[in-house]
Amino acid sequence: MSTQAALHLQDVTYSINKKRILTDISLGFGAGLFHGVLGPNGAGKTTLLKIITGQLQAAGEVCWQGRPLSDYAPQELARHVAVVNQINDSVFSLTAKQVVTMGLLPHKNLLSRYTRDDRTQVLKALDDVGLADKAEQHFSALSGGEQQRCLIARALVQGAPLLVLDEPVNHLDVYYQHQILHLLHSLCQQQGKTVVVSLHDLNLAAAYCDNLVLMKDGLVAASGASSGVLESTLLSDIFRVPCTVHHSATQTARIEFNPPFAEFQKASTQVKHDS
Ligand SMILES: Nc1ncnc2c1ncn2[C@@H]1O[C@H](COP(=O)(O)OP(=O)(O)OP(=O)(O)O)[C@@H](O)[C@H]1O
Repeated sequence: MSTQAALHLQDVTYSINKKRILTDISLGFGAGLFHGVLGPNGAGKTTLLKIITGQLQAAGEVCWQGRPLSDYAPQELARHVAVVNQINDSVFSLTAKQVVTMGLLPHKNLLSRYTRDDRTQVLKALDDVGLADKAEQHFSALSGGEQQRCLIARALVQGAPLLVLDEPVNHLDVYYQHQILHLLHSLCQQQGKTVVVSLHDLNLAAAYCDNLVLMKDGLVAASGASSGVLESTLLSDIFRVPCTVHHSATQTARIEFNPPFAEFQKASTQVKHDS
């Protein structure tokens, strides 16, 4: 674990109704790096992201820039940490531009007015996520992918040094998957932001993430530089699908899955016989 980490977890354990969800997680997330959190369904990725953003309180310690997260007042925390949760059912009766403007709230007080600079920032963020032409459209009238990009734009204008996004590209078409991950990666490189995302697409993780955390059953199975974590035997074991990782000196790793179709066939035949 890096002692230089901007975000630091020590022995983090989390249970719900006596059911253990995360066990003894100790991790460091360095500044200026793009971190991916990977793992099968139910591994604990969302729970981990909610803990590192202060949405859930766990046993153990979570420190951001050397201070426990619990020491930050809510508005102060919002200036430090921007969160994009998985899309939920909340329907905003606001336009895309108004939703993005909400990202400026942590920097305002009751008497603050929005400046020309604020408006420029909001329009730039909408443009950055490809929504410049939808600025006046109601959030509820945006497609799922557009809503997701709108919430990412809101996180961008928040200007926080730590951005945490739960499955930020799962509603996006291929173009925007790459556009958003490229944008987040450049925020790390050019502005020194710490970005943490959960992802299901291992090839996207290989292409964009500097570091990876691989989770299973509430435990960290591996963490570190992406090239080290993306290893055939480990991934085959964790995801229960045989795979081959092709490493190359000049290109990012490419993961090829070889699903055990015969096994799936046997299982579905078994279901038919049993019913
Ligand atoms: N409120 C809750 N009550 C009971 N169990 C919960 C609750 N929230 C999460 N869990 C359980 O905790 C485990 C981890 O859930 P979590 O959402 O963190 O997984 P995940 O890795 O994000 O999964 P996915 O890839 O499916 O989004 C799961 O087994 C889930 O059922």
